[in-house]
Amino acid sequence: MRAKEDVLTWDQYFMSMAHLSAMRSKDPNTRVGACIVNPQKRVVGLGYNGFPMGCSDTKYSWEREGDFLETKYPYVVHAELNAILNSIQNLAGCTMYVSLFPCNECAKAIIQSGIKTVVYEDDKYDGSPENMASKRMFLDAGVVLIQLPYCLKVCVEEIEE
Ligand SMILES: Nc1nc(=O)n([C@H]2C[C@H](O)[C@@H](COP(=O)(O)O)O2)cc1CO
Ligand SMILES: [Zn+2]
Repeated sequence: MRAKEDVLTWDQYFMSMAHLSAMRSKDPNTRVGACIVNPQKRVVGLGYNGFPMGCSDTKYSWEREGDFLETKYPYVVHAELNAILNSIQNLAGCTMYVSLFPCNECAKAIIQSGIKTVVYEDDKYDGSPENMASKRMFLDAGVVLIQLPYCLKVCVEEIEE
């Protein structure tokens, strides 16, 4: 019997793990997942956007507008940073799969951790100052950026419905 050929590619496999992680996020507006893979194709970190340990959703709001201190923005830990902080090894030469293009703060952490490739899907904040700063730093640091088609996101959204 011949081996099955229509299996997930490595990119689809790891981006699916990023999407699975995103499904843990409680952010009602934007749920992001990240999956870090080492050069041996082993998963070494997963993360999604959420509040820090001890900062519960009952005390912190997911609001996007209004008094800054009452919005989610000063408190939420981005998926990429959580994946780095959750990782189990030195990340030099690793690849990060992330469902949304990283902001400038995460770009700094990604570069400093030694991650060499960022594979992303959505880029809905393309052109914003944070997004432009990220791309500038990634370019200067020699981090390779690869955008995948959106088909996986559609699949996950269908599963959730
Ligand atoms: N790359 C990213 N990773 C993330 O984890 N986030 C998080 C931070 C917030 O919880 C949410 C963005 O909220 P909003 O502004 O789209 O309502 O996604 C945001 C970005 C965008 O740069
Ligand atoms: Zn970020």
